[in-house]
Amino acid sequence: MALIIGLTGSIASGKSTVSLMFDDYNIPVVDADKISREVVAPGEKAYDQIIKTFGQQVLRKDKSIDRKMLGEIIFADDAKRNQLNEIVHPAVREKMLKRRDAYAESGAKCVVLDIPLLFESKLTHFVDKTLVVYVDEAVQLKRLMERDGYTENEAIKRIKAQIPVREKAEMADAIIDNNGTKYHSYEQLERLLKDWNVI
Ligand SMILES: CC(C)(COP(=O)(O)OP(=O)(O)OC[C@H]1O[C@@H](n2cnc3c(N)ncnc32)[C@H](O)[C@@H]1O)[C@@H](O)C(=O)NCCC(=O)NCCS
Ligand SMILES: Nc1ncnc2c1ncn2[C@@H]1O[C@H](COP(=O)(O)OP(=O)(O)OP(=O)(O)O)[C@@H](O)[C@H]1O
Repeated sequence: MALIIGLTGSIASGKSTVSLMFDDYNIPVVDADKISREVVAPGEKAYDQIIKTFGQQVLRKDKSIDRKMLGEIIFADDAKRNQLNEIVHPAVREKMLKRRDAYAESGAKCVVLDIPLLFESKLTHFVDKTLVVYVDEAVQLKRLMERDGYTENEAIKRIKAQIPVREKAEMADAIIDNNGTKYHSYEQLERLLKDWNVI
C-alpha cells in the first residue's frame, strides 16, 4: 500500500520548491495548482461556469481565462473567492484522486498530493500524513512579492486568504522549516522520508 503524503503550506512558503525534490526519489507528485489550470481550459465545464459567474471581463483576447484579472477579483472579495472555489474545486478533487489512485495501483511506494488548501478545504482524509512547508511570515511576504511582483498590499491579501502557515504547522504530522537554504530543506525532507520508511 502506498503512503499518501499531503504536502501543503501557505502561499509562497515553498511547496513547489519541496515538491520538485521528490523527483530525486522517484516519488510521484499530484499538483492541485496544475490541475486547477487544466480544469478551466476552454471547453471544460468549469470554464463555462466561470464566464457565467464573472463575465467576459475575465477572458483574454485568445478566450483563455485571464488569471491575473480573476485573481484580482477573488482575492479582494471572500464571497467571490468562495464562488470560484465552488466551481473549480470539485473538478480538481476528482482528477486529483484519479491520479493518486493510478499511481498507487501502478505500484508506487509513496504518492504526494501537493494541495495548497489541504486544511482549508478539509481534505486531510485524502492522505495518510500531512507535511507542511513552513516559513516565517516576513520571509513568506518577501518571497511572494519577489516571485510574483506584487505590491505589499496585494501579497498580504493573498496571504490572508489562507489559514496562517503557523497554524497549519501546528496541525501537521511533520514540517519542513523552509526559512533557510533550499539545501537545508532538502536535508529535512530526506530525513523525514527515511523516518517514514519510503526511501
Ligand atoms: C485565482 C487564480 C485564477 C489565480 O491564478 P494564478 O495563476 O495567479 O495563481 P495560481 O493558480 O498559481 O495560485 C497561486 C497560489 O495562490 C493560492 N490560491 C489560489 N487559489 C486560492 C483560493 N481560492 N484561496 C486561497 N488561496 C488560493 C495558492 O496558494 C496557490 O498555490 C487561480 O489561483 C484559481 O483559479 N484559483 C481557484 C482554484 C484554487 O483554489 N486553486 C488552489 C488550490 S486547488
Ligand atoms: N529555501 C529557499 N530559499 C530561498 N528562496 C526560496 C526557498 N524556497 C523557496 N524559495 C523561493 O520562494 C518563492 C516561493 O516558493 P514556491 O514557489 O516553491 O512556493 P509555493 O508554496 O509553491 O507557492 P504557491 O502557493 O504560490 O504555489 C519562489 O520564488 C522560490 O524560488
